[in-house]
Amino acid sequence: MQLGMVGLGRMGGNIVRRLLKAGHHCVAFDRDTAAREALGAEGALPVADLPAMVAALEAPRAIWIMLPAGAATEEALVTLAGLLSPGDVLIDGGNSMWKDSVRRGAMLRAKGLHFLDIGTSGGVWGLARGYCLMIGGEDAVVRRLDPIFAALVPGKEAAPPTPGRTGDPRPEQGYVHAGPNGAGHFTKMIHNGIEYGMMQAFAEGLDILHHADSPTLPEDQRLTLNLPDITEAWRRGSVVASWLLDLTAQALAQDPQLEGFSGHVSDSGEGRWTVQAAVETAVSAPVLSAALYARFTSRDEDRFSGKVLSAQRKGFGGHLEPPKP
Ligand SMILES: O=C(CO)[C@H](O)[C@H](O)COP(=O)(O)O
Repeated sequence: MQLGMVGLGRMGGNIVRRLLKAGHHCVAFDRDTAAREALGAEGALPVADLPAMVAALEAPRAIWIMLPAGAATEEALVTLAGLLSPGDVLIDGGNSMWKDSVRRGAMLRAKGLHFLDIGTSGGVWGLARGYCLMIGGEDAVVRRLDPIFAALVPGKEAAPPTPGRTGDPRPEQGYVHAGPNGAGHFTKMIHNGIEYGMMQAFAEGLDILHHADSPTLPEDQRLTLNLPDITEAWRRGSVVASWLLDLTAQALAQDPQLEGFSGHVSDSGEGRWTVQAAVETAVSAPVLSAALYARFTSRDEDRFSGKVLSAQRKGFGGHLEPPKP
């Protein structure tokens, strides 16, 4: 199939690479000439602007926007909406606020265009491991683009089968049609809220292990523990084994004191929106809320737990913390 990709950063570039590997034809645009030329050398068709992308694709077109949530995504979407023809599909694969996706779906529908909001998880590892996709939009459009999604997801072999499971086979490949517009990004928002809570749990536990030799403790109760070895052992057969733990163990193996991290942890919005959603539905979410607030607190403290969180964010998303003010 043909797909246009707008935004060739850490996620967009690798999505194009994975599609090319599966034999799809990709038209690639980024404001950075070097980024689009690099993809051109790997088999995509690089274009210099959005009108050129629209001209290079056959109708009905499908264009995937993979840009930071907010103004950049809005601008690309509005520009493309003015260039596309009825029946074409716009996809937002970024971490947009789900209410924006509800609004954008209605705005595009009024022009005869289709919209899919796709929460995309896999970060910098997606090229090799595949991407978990959480899709919002019309069923017929989701099914039309199935060859694209099937090429991007990790596939059935990525996890053992769930005993007793029946129904839609797509989730077993790593993608779910979650509902109408908004449902994809809502689902990804909650995925990220859970991610905050899991990260924080590891960070706090490791911080306690890190301080088990504290001089404030009675001498015979001080323990000097080897965190790289402990996390490595936990990866095998333990209840907390997970990809987040794999990444944590990897970071600790490379830098046992996590000296490369300040302890200041950033956030890009989804944790805040998760807490807002909990408030709007009167659902008690103390762990996810505390995990968000812990990130705010981290900006005034240099704790080991903050360094663990930063190491995890760098591990899955390639995120680098800004220098401390
Ligand atoms: O979606 C992601 C992982 O699933 C991104 O890496 C996201 O940036 C993580 O959120 P935050 O930047 O707030 O830590």
